[in-house]
Amino acid sequence: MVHKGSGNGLFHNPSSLALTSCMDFLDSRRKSNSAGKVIAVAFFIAVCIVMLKQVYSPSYTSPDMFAQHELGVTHVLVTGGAGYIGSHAALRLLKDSYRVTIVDNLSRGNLGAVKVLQELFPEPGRLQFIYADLGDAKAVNKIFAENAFDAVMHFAAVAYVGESTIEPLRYYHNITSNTLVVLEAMAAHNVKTLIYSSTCATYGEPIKMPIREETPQLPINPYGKAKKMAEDIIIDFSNTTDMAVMILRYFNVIGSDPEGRLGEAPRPELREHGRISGACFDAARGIIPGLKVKGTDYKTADGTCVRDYIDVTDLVDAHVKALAHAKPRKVGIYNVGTGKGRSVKEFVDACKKATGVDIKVEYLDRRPGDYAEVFSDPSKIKQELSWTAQYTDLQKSLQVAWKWQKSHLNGYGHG
Ligand SMILES: O=c1ccn([C@@H]2O[C@H](COP(=O)(O)OP(=O)(O)O[C@H]3OC[C@@H](O)[C@H](O)[C@H]3O)[C@@H](O)[C@H]2O)c(=O)[nH]1
Repeated sequence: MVHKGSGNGLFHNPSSLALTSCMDFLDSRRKSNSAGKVIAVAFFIAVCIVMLKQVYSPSYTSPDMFAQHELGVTHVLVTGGAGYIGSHAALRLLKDSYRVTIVDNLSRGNLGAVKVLQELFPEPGRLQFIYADLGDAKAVNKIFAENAFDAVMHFAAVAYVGESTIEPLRYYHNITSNTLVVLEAMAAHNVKTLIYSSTCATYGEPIKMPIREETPQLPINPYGKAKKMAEDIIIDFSNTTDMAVMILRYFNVIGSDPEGRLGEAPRPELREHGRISGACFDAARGIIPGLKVKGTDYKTADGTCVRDYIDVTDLVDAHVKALAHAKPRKVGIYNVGTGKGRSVKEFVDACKKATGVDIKVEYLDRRPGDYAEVFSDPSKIKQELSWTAQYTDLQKSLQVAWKWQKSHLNGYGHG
């Protein structure tokens, strides 16, 4: 089932409203015998036809409403645009004058994030939200048939390493199968530019650090495996077409919009699988008694896992640059990280300083699916896309995110 909305009209279906009012009017006229009213009925039918014509010509088809992007890319489908990274990407695209259609099944994302975007960009046709599940190929095809997308940014995915070890099939369906659906719809509707959200989890646990794009991909958890399979499918398919593909392998994403409009609002019911940033903030807010550090016996300097934390503002900048550099018949693969590894203990210290709360810490056994140390070599993306991370002060990124957390105690309300 597809529900559409643009501007402030979430789920509002104008065509059915117009039809309903026409039918009601005609029904009331039928009950009256006055001949003089025949003219009024004819007039009203004409009005109905005009209304229906309007509602069947949605505003997003107007090509003059937006400044053409210099590369001709104007209308971007953002799958998972109600989620943490997708909503930040949508905001950046809208700020850069792109037209954006968000497709999200709201299983992990938040309608509240879409509402924030709609309030910021209320002009008809700038932003369209479609509630749909990417597993529903019929619905996805309908969306592509009704819109002329220039590019797809495919963010929609479940993304918890721990959960993937418990519910692997959910991950293969949601990540791998749904990517097939997106690719097939792109092929059927001649959409040729894809920016794909991949992950450092596809590398598994390489022996040599930092991780380069040529580092062998040997994922050790279903999340990483599902993303690696999706990458392979995308590459195999793109080799048979003139598609322009960019695969971005994110490291660990943190932070939020510096202007405080968007943030990270994970589902409370998924807290047990939650990422380190969410867990630290929950502990700082007293929602959970303390932070559980999962594993202290790794072969790292302080025994806890090492990760490369990348600010979401930098990450979405990498997407915009990837879109601008995407070329037909080419697959670009890039690590998106800072190049610096930080341990969980270092992360917790930074979070204590950012929040001003002496977060209580409990040390537990390792979490299944975890690897000891990953951090990127981001030199390829610097060289080829002129991108480097700007927000590299971990404490500052966490401070920005904490500010949003404190002012959104219930997230977006999870609706
Ligand atoms: O409550 C927690 C959460 C996490 N951690 C630890 O913190 C480290 C980072 O874990 P996170 O769950 O935040 O992130 P992960 O490294 O597992 O994967 C993350 O980065 C890559 C992305 O593509 C994934 O989507 C994202 O989940 C791990 O060592 C983990 O064990 C804790 O010690 N306690």
